[in-house]
Amino acid sequence: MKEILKIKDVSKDYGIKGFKTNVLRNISLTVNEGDFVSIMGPSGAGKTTLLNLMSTLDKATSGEIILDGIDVSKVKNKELSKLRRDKIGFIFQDYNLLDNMTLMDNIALPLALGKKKSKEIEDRVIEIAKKFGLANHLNKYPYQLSGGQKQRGAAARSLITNPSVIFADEPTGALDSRSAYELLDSLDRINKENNATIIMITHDPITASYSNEVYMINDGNIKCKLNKGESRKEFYQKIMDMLSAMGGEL
Ligand SMILES: Nc1ncnc2c1ncn2[C@@H]1O[C@H](COP(=O)(O)OP(=O)(O)OP(=O)(O)O)[C@@H](O)[C@H]1O
Repeated sequence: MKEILKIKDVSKDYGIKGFKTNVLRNISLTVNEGDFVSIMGPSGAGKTTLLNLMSTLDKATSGEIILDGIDVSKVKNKELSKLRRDKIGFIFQDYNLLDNMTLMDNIALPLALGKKKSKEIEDRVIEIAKKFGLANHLNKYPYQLSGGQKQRGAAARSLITNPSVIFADEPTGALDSRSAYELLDSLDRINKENNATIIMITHDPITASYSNEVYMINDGNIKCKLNKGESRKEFYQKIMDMLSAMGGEL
C-alpha cells in the first residue's frame, strides 16, 4: 500500500515566547492511498490546524510531514503553490466557486494553468461532472445552483487535477441532510471507483460514518482511532458510542 501522507511527531505552537499556546502535541499518523479519513473532535481541539499543516497551508513548529514522498518542511514557499496545485484538492464549507464563471469553467479552473488542450479539459470536466450528477448543470452560474450542487461542483473541481489527496473542511456543514447525503455518496463513489484519498473534518457522526477511519482529536492529541470494518450503520453506532464515552462534547 502506498503511503500518501505521513506525519511524525508534529507539534504546533501559536504566539510568541512566553505567551505560547501548544495547539498540537506530537501527533503521528499515516494515510495510505485510497483511504477515506475523518477527523473529529470538540471545538478548539486543533482539527483545522492539523488540516492546514497536512495540506501545506501552514507550517509545523516541529516534526515531519511527508506528502506523497516529499518532506514539505523542505519545500520553498515558491514551490509550495505548485505542490498544492499538483497534489492537493480542497473542498471548503462555503464552496468557494467564482460567481462570474459557469460551473464548467469553475471545475476546469485548476487545469487552466496547465498545458492541456481545451477539448481535453472539456472532456475531463464532463467525465467528472457525471460522477457528481452535474452533467446537466455545467452551463449554469453558481447563483443558478442549489447549495448541494455548488458543493458537488467544488468537490468535482478538487478532483479535476487527479490530486494525491483531497482535503475537506466541514464539507457538509452548510448543506441540508439530502444534499449532504448526495455529496457524501459522490465522495464515497470517487473513493471507491477512482481510489481517491480523502481527509475530512466533520462534527457530524453521520458524515463521519461515510469514511473508513475516524481520528478523534482532543487537546491537541489523537485520543483514539476507529476503523469501519462493518456496515456504515454499525460504524455510525461505534462513532456515537465513542462520542458518548468522551462525554458527547462536540
Ligand atoms: N492563528 C492562530 N493564532 C493563535 N491561536 C490560534 C490560531 N489558529 C488557531 N488558534 C487556536 O488553536 C486552537 C485550535 O484551533 P482549531 O481551529 O485548529 O480548532 P478546531 O478543532 O478546528 O475547532 P472548530 O471545530 O471550532 O473549528 C484554538 O484554541 C484556537 O484558538
